[in-house]
Amino acid sequence: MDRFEVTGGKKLSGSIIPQGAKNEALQILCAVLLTPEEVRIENIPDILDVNLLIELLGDIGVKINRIDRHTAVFKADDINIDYLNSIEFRNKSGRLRGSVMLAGPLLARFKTAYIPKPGGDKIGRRRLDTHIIGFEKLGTRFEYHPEDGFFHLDASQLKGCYMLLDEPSVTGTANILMAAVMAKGETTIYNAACEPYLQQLCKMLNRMGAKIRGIGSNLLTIEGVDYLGGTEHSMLPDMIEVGSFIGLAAMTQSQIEIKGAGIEHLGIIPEKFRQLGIQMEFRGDDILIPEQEVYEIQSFLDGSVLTISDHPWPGFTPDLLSIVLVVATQAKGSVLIHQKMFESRLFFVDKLIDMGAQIILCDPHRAAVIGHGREQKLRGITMSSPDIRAGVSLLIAALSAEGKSIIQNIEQIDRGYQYIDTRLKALGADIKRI
Ligand SMILES: CC(=O)N[C@H]1[C@@H](OP(=O)(O)OP(=O)(O)OC[C@H]2O[C@@H](n3ccc(=O)[nH]c3=O)[C@H](O)[C@@H]2O)O[C@H](CO)[C@@H](O)[C@@H]1O
Ligand SMILES: C=C(OP(=O)(O)O)C(=O)O
Repeated sequence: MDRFEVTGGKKLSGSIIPQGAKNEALQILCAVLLTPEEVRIENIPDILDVNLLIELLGDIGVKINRIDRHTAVFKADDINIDYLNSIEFRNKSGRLRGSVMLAGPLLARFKTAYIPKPGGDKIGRRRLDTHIIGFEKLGTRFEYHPEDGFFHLDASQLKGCYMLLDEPSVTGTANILMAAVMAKGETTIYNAACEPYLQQLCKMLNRMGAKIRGIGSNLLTIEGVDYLGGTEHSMLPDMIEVGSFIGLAAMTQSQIEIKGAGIEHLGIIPEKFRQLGIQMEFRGDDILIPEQEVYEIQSFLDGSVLTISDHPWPGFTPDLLSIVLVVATQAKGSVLIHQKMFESRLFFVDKLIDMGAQIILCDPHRAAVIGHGREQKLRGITMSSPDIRAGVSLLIAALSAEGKSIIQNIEQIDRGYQYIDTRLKALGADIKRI
C-alpha cells in the first residue's frame, strides 16, 4: 500500500485548478443508464472511485469511448442485467458509495435492480432507508438479505406520487429522482437534497428530455416521460477541493490562486473560511488566498466562541469540516467543530493531538480547537488516513508541520483527489509517494 512522505514547513506558491466534482461525477455517470443514446461527459475527475464506477458501467454492458482521462462517451444500449446478481458486481460495487445510484436508473429503465452493501468512507452509520423507502413509494418491492446487506428491487410499473423524505439524503435524492423521471404521472419529492451536484443532475436530466421543476430547492416536481435521449454534460469544479486548497494555503502561510473555482456554486463555503480569519480575493472566477502570517478566528456577535457545524445544503457541507478543524489548529482563537451528520468522522483528531495540536474531543460529534496562532507548531509524525477528508486534512497538517511525516493508507486520499502529489509538488511541496 502506497504512503506519502512529506517534509513540512515549506511555503507553497502558484496556482491550482480544481478537478471536476467527485460527488457530481458519481451521480452523472449513473444517469447514462437512463438512455440507449450516447451521453458525452467532460471534466471527469481521474480518481479511484470514479474510475471504478466507469469500470462497473463497462461490466454492465455500457459501451465506453474514453476520449481522454477526463472525457468519455457512454452508450447504454445493451445492458446485461444478470451481471448485477453476480459476486463480482457485489464485490466491486461494495468498494464505493456512488455505486448505490446505479439502482434508480436501472429501476426506471429495466424495472429491476440490485444494491449490494455500499462502500465509501467508514465515517459512521450510513443507512439506505431513504433510498429504499423512496423506491417503495414509487411502486418497487424489495427483498433484503441481512447476511450480506444485499437489496433486490423489483417493480412492474413505477408510479409517480408525493413523498416527504425522512432526511435530505444526497445520494438518496439522486437515486429516487432518477427512478422517478420515467415513472407514470407526477412525483413530488419534498425535503430533497439540493447540493450543486443535484442541481447539475437535474439540469442534465432535463436536457435528456425529463421534466423536473424546483431545481435548487428542497421541493422537486417530476413529470414522468416515456423516453430520455442523449446529451452532453460537464462537471463543475469540485467544491470540496476548492475548500481544501483554501485551507492548505492558510495552513502553509502560502499565496495560492485557485483557478476556475466555480465561485457562484460554492454557497457558504468561502464564508466559513473567512470566519477562521482567512483572507480571500475573488478575481473573476479565481480565488486568490494571500500569504498570511496569522489568521484569527472570529467570535459570534455577542462575543461567544464560534461554532462551525455541518448542515444539509445550502448549509455547510460535512465534507469540509475535517479541513476546517485542521486549519483551526494553527489559527489564533478557539472554535467548536460540531459534526452533526456522521458519528465517526472526528476520531482522526488523535493524530493531530499527537502532532501537538490543542484539541479536546468532547464526544464523537464535537471537538473544541484551541489555536495559539502558530506559537505551538505542529510536529511531523507517522499516521494513517482513516477516510478521504481526514486523509487530506492530515496531509495539509503534515505540509505545515515541522519535520517529516509519513501518511499511510493513502488510497483513501486517491479515492477523491486527482494526482494530488503531482499537483502539490507543482506548488513547491516536498511530498513523495513511497
Ligand atoms: C457519494 C456522495 O455523494 N457522498 C456524499 C453524500 O453521501 P450520502 O448520500 O451517503 O449521505 P446522506 O446525505 O445520505 O447522509 C449522510 C448521513 O448523514 C445523516 N444525515 C443526513 C441528512 C440530514 O439532514 N441529517 C443527517 O443526520 C444521514 O442519516 C446519514 O447517516 O452526502 C454526504 C452528506 O453531505 C457527504 O458526506 C458524502 O460525501
Ligand atoms: C464521504 C465522502 O465520500 P463517499 O460518500 O463516497 O464515501 C466524501 O466525499 O467526503
